[in-house]
Amino acid sequence: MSGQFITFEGPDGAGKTTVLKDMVSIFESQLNNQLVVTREPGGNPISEAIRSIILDKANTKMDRRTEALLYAAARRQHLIEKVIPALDNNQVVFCDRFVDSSIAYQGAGREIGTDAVYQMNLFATEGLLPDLTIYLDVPSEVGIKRIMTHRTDEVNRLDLEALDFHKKVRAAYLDLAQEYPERIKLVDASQDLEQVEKEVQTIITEYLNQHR
Ligand SMILES: Nc1ncnc2c1ncn2[C@@H]1O[C@H](COP(=O)(O)OP(=O)(O)OP(=O)(O)O)[C@@H](O)[C@H]1O
Ligand SMILES: Cc1cn([C@H]2C[C@H](O)[C@@H](COP(=O)(O)O)O2)c(=O)[nH]c1=O
Repeated sequence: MSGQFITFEGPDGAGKTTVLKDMVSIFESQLNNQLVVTREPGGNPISEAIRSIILDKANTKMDRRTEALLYAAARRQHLIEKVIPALDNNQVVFCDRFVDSSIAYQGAGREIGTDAVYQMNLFATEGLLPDLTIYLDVPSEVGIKRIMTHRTDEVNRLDLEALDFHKKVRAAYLDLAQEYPERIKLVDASQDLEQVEKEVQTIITEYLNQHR
């Protein structure tokens, strides 16, 4: 695989979707149409169908391990159909969330255990990890407030979890960022959007200059 796999992570409301959209505008011309933009769960019809089931607010009975398995199933299909072919084709992949989300949300938030969730995901990923992860860090109160006050699109089943759940998710992300400082670059997403995007752009530019 000769391409570069760059993921965007963060608690709900950190600003991933907003920042990712603006990074696409900046990098797509520089990369001469070699940029593939995608998201998890989703990115292809099968994985988008799984996404609808997982995030449906009506599915209050979903067991936490069922949830973890569905994320991993969507991930597997997305890798096979979209991410790996793009990387094999020397393209750059920008992906909204990947396995770190499962470790933080299912491992810590749902209390399945971060190692258990990582091990379960190895079956889906065969060990593939991103080359670079932008982690947008935001206090849980700020993220939730942004979602509830500003967002015009759907508020999903996980957005509706209690503050304590979101705090566990954030704590797990901070642990991951500390454990893998080479791969995971933390950006303080409670700053102005302009400053957040300036820092993200610098990190991606430096990475691509070194690896492309
Ligand atoms: N740095 C920022 N300062 C203030 N508001 C922001 C900032 N970044 C994003 N927002 C706003 O917060 C809201 C949530 O942003 P966005 O949808 O990008 O978050 P997200 O991390 O993708 O959330 P989710 O993971 O739940 O989809 C949007 O209305 C967006 O305009
Ligand atoms: C990949 C993945 C995602 N989640 C959660 C995180 C969010 O609450 C939703 C996805 O919505 P977004 O608007 O696209 O951020 O799903 C998760 O719990 N586990 C995962 O592996």
